[in-house]
Amino acid sequence: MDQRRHSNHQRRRGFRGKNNIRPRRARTDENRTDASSQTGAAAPPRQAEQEDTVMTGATPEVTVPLDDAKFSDLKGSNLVHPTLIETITNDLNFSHMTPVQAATLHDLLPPSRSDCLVQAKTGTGKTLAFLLPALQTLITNHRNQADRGSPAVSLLVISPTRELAMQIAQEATNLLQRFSNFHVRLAIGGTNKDQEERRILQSCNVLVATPGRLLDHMANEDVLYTFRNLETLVLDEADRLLDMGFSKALREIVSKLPNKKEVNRQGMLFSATIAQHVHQAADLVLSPGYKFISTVPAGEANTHQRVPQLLIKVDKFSSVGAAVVGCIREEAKQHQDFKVIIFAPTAHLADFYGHIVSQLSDMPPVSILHSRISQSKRTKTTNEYRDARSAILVATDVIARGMDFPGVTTVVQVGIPSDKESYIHRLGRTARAGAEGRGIFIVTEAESWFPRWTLKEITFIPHPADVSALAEVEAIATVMDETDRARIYQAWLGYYKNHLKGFKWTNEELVAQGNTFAHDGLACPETPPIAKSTVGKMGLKGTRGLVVVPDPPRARSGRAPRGRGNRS
Ligand SMILES: Nc1ncnc2c1ncn2[C@@H]1O[C@H](COP(=O)(O)OP(=O)(O)OP(=O)(O)O)[C@@H](O)[C@H]1O
Repeated sequence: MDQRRHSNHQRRRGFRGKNNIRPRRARTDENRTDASSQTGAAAPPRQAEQEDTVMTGATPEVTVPLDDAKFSDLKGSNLVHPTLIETITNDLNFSHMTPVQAATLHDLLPPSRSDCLVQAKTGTGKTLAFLLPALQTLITNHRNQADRGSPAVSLLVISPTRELAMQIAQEATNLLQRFSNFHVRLAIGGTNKDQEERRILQSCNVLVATPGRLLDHMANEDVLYTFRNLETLVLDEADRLLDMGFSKALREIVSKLPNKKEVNRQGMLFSATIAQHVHQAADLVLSPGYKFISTVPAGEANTHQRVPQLLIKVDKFSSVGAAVVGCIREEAKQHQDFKVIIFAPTAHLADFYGHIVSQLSDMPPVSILHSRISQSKRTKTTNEYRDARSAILVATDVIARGMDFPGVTTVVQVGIPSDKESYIHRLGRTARAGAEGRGIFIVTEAESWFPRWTLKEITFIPHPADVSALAEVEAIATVMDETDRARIYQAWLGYYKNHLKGFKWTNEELVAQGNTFAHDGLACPETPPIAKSTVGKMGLKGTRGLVVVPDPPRARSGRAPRGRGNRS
């Protein structure tokens, strides 16, 4: 794996525990838990005033100090292999632990190896927080294993997206760079499965996987056998993994793994957001009595207070494109080089805004990323954007979680996100590892209930909309392919149909708004037609204002027409 790309930006800055955490409870000698007394380790220094909360279940239990813990404090402790410490301090150039790293390290490291659910703000080093103890377990136990010859996975990390899986694998590779005998492998969709399988069976100590592809591989008995001694199972972005879409696959994966107790497997769940259902579903991976460690005080908006969040309201959906252009032009006035991520609600809307911005001559390179794009192109786009000095990436939620792009100056969110968690994770693509950044949330008047109610903990800075590019946007839209515009319209309807309750709209109102967007925003001369079966699937059968046409032959034969649906 490419080591260079990862390290360059890390060297630019030292992370010194820039948390904004207020102590929830005064620390006294009675309520202080000294991690080092349990483990024999050199504990992080205790001068810190800021503290973090450790909870079992949902109840605060003890407080631990956060600031000023250094990786070099671990030298001579026998807790972390000296080579791992060398790699972190000399190769990655990290001197201080981030708050979440300091708060979890002793619980997660051997010999404690507690099962933990961990929450910390975006971009605060959760990946290293779980990799370091898990890799230490691998190193400690590898020496004692009798069957070292045949491949045995010690650490399995499951991630919701392929891009994030690749990034985690890269970070694990970086941490193991001074150990020649350990191998990090990937099991992700959209790539050559046979090749992946060969690599896993050849040698694999750390496997980073997405749920679907992992299950595919698990159908092979030989691959299944590599998990016989699985020591650590990590779910990154746990609340996403445990929500409706993935929980069935996860259940199946866990059922195929050896019994947790028999192999003494440690479970870790990490995320910046912990939705309520995670506590219930955590039982799948964590033993009863697991710890819940959070560096986000209860009731605090889980976004970084140092990130200004601007709220731009436009009167109607057809003005949104112009407002996006206005934002980027404003950004260009402020910075010579800038990196913006624009999040759109659906793949087709990302295509639309991406196309608009890419047609303007005063913009830096523009790329688009969503799940309808081939994996090889997605990987290329991610790598190019990571390395770029000045660029615009228009994307859906595929990159909302976990992706670590250095130097993102601004995250623009266009239209309401699917939920509060999505807003937080998207915003977290900027201002990472102590860097500066800002968020811009563009909504229409009709959508203004979302920041007002769903994001009520966040103090937005109202900002005027610059829609001076309306005519330019219209000119670009007018010459777009008619079929593409029809797909965007359909995607718009599909997306907002899921939010009818928030808008208090009827189906008729939804369609009326969608039609106005088609005419004024997409410059469609007529209301675009929608196939009968698609109307049915959208739950819009019989709604006034739609132009319904018979299904094309492929749809009638039972297959969905290309480009339909609402994938992100
Ligand atoms: N101790 C440290 N000192 C300096 N930089 C660090 C440290 N630990 C991690 N980083 C860097 O901070 C950045 C953010 O880390 P990471 O991607 O793990 O954040 P995260 O908390 O997982 O974010 P998200 O919630 O978005 O997934 C990365 O570039 C990482 O290399």
